[in-house]
Amino acid sequence: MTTIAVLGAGKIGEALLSGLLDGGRDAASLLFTEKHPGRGAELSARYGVEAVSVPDAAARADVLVVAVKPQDIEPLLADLAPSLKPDTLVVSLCAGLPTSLYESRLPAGTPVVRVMPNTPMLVGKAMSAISPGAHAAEEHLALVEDLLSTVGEVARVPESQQDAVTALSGSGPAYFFYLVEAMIDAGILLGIPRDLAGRLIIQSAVGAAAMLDEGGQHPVILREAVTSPAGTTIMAIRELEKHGVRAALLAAIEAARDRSVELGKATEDR
Ligand SMILES: NC(=O)C1=CN([C@@H]2O[C@H](COP(=O)(O)OP(=O)(O)OC[C@H]3O[C@@H](n4cnc5c(N)ncnc54)[C@H](O)[C@@H]3O)[C@@H](O)[C@H]2O)C=CC1
Ligand SMILES: O=C(O)[C@@H]1CCC=N1
Repeated sequence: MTTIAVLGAGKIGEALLSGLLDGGRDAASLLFTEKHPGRGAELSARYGVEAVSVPDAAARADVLVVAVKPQDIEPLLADLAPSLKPDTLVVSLCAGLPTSLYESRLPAGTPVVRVMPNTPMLVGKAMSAISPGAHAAEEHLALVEDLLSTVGEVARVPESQQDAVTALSGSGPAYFFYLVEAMIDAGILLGIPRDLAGRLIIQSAVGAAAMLDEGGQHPVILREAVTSPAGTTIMAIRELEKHGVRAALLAAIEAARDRSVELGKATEDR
């Protein structure tokens, strides 16, 4: 079985390890590296996956999945480059970082695949978008697709769209959590106990998500079906429009896209 090492086991690195194990992968085929020893010991105990050094991971794994913050990439690549075996596939989960950055720091010809996943990976419902670097072939894309399809859905996109994808689905879960949080607060405002408000809103979110996912109907049709003439929903929609919620979402997602571009540029400037 292919050995996979996750370099940097923070939130998304852990989500990947946990998702792969839940998807049936053997713990012996996984490795991870973690800068903080306490965190490494905690994860090894929780998942039964071995924590190793970056050079050990490079020596033993067929696929290296980079999951450090973009700001931490340079020391990691400097540590990795001397011990990387030819043909080891490098998979980047980092926002903003182009495949060309890896190609310029790692041995010539290293295949790199850029991925933007999201945290629902923890429950097997990730949305991941993948793009090949200059030396990644169909076999590399197929391998990454196979790996990530055990933890959710996978789409192939041109690398030029990865910053936009990062703003949409990479950060996307946070927007929904924010909305749920605000709606629970509205319940508190209306005098509903917090526990009950949470149940009402979370189950509404789960139900709405299932209708979007399974029904095949456009969100506009689904919203119209809830919106009765002179009823309650249209009163709420009027307030959402008045407060510019749609425009706020467009501006927010554009700002996230711009930040992803900026994170990539910061590495080019070094
Ligand atoms: N959190 C999210 O929802 C998503 C994050 N990403 C990307 O994943 C990457 C990681 O993000 P998070 O997991 O949120 O960050 P995090 O800060 O939770 O995890 C990063 C981990 O890498 C470790 N680390 C840093 N340098 C290291 C090194 N040289 N060797 C070994 N371990 C090292 C840190 O100790 C930390 O545990 C980022 O590049 C981010 O853009 C992508 C999609 C979604
Ligand atoms: O906020 C971030 O930068 C990362 C990338 C996508 C989701 N979280």
